[in-house]
Amino acid sequence: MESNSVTAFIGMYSLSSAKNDEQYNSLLSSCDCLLLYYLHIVLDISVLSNYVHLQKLELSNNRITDLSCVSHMPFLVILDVSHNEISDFFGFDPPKNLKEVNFSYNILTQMKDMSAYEALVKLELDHNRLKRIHGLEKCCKLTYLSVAHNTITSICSLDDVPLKDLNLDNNNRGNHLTSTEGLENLKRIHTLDLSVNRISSLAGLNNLHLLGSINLERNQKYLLFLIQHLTLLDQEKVTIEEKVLSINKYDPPLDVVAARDHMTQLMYQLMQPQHLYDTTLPSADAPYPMLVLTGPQGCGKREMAHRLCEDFEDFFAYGSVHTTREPYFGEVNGSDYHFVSEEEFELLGAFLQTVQYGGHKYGLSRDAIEDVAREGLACCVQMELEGVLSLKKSIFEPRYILLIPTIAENYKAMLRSRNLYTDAQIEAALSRIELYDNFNRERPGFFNNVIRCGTPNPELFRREPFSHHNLISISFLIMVALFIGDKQPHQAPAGITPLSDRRPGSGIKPVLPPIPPERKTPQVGSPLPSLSRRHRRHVQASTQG
Ligand SMILES: Nc1ncnc2c1ncn2[C@@H]1O[C@H](COP(=O)(O)OP(=O)(O)OP(=O)(O)O)[C@@H](O)[C@H]1O
Repeated sequence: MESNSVTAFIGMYSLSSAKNDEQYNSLLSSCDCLLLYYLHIVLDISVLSNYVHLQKLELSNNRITDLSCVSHMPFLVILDVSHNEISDFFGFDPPKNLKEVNFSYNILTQMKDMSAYEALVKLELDHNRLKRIHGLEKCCKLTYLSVAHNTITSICSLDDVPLKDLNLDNNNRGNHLTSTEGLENLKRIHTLDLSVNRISSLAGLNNLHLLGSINLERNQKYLLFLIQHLTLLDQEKVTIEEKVLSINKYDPPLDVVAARDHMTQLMYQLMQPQHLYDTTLPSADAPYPMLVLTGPQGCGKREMAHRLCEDFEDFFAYGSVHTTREPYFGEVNGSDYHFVSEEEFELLGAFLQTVQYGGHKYGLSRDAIEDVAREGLACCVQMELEGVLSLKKSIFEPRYILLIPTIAENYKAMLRSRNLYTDAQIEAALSRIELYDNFNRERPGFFNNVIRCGTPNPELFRREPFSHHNLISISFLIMVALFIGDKQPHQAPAGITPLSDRRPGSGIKPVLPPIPPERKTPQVGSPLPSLSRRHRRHVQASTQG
């Protein structure tokens, strides 16, 4: 069916009033083209189900989430739903003649089998979160496909698709497109955009005889990263700066990661309305007391932090971090983490520090610490090394305790027994033992204390990660670190000043804020009475003084 010239441009017209407006409704139901741009509202477009004659529907720049009304538009040829909030890939029954679809700038994560959409000629999927290209094998008319700015790592079943133009620009965000595997049989391809990826081999592309244009811009940086001893590239001298840039891009040192994170958080803070914080403001004589447990994933620091907050509930409370990962079985929202979506995480803006770990985001907010401080308690958090590095740049001056597994095999067995991690994740966690070890050796004083967790028997460790005995000694170390002050476990070699000593206000004994009278004192028979008493005496002395 060819499009005639009846077009409605609604602009700011509200669709909810269209539901009750008969005149308007009859006009719309007879038109074949509808443009609804830039309403920027959460749009319920179910009313469009009545407009069965539509051939062209443009709904870009709204906040649409549901496209099921398209199922009622059998004549639709062109659909533009770019810049919306759609997560369901082609979430409607296929209009028989649907030729052009633009899904760019949405939140698609997965493609699906597209055999029912045989008429498709052009498909735009830029700026989504797709990881795989698949499901297109029956699209025997598809000549244009654009999947730029996603996180594509694999391309399947394009062999029978008559693509002429394929855009895979910038699939280098988190995941990486490293080869041209899956493109070898695109016999009709004319133009291929592979810029800003990590392509290191073009194997198979030499058989694509119609390929006239290929864009490999900004893959060189990856080549420099892969072959760091290169001195000439494309007949040009490779400079040291280029090499450093390539390393900072593809395998940045942790300091660089932390510096970037800190800079980003500062920028966010400047852009956000300023809060006035009263309880954790830095003060010359008594910085807000805070404890950070760090170490590789699953080393037990989270259990340790929770145990510590339970057993010393008059002194510590756990600072819950925000994360985009799904909760594990039994995890409690608001206690273990604040579990939020990617969008919510972005909307929160400024954190004290953030980290990307295992494909998920984690961020410690100032509010999380303030919530604890307002109760008159010291805040206890746990995090990976990147977080520590970033936090060290903030105005806070926590004490840092490193928990490090000593027997790699046992640690590995323990991670396995959790049934939560893939082999790759376990290997990544294992490789970080060395990272932490090196850090501790090379930067004396970086951690205030180091606790080596033996994990002699993984089964036992799983059941009771911190035995009474362990807890006493660990807690004692922590108390020493927090309240006896800056005694370093290692003496810095001559000429090297521990980093923490250079921080403003360091060298001063931190004290806990006074305990509110309504909070109960530790019960008789609590696991560590002597430590609690010692602690209380210290707090009393310091508050009286
Ligand atoms: N704000 C943060 N900054 C840095 N690292 C963080 C932050 N929050 C959490 N992490 C770390 O990210 C890693 C992954 O967190 P996750 O909660 O998924 O770990 P886990 O599998 O439950 O193991 P663990 O027992 O170490 O918590 C952990 O090592 C955790 O300490």
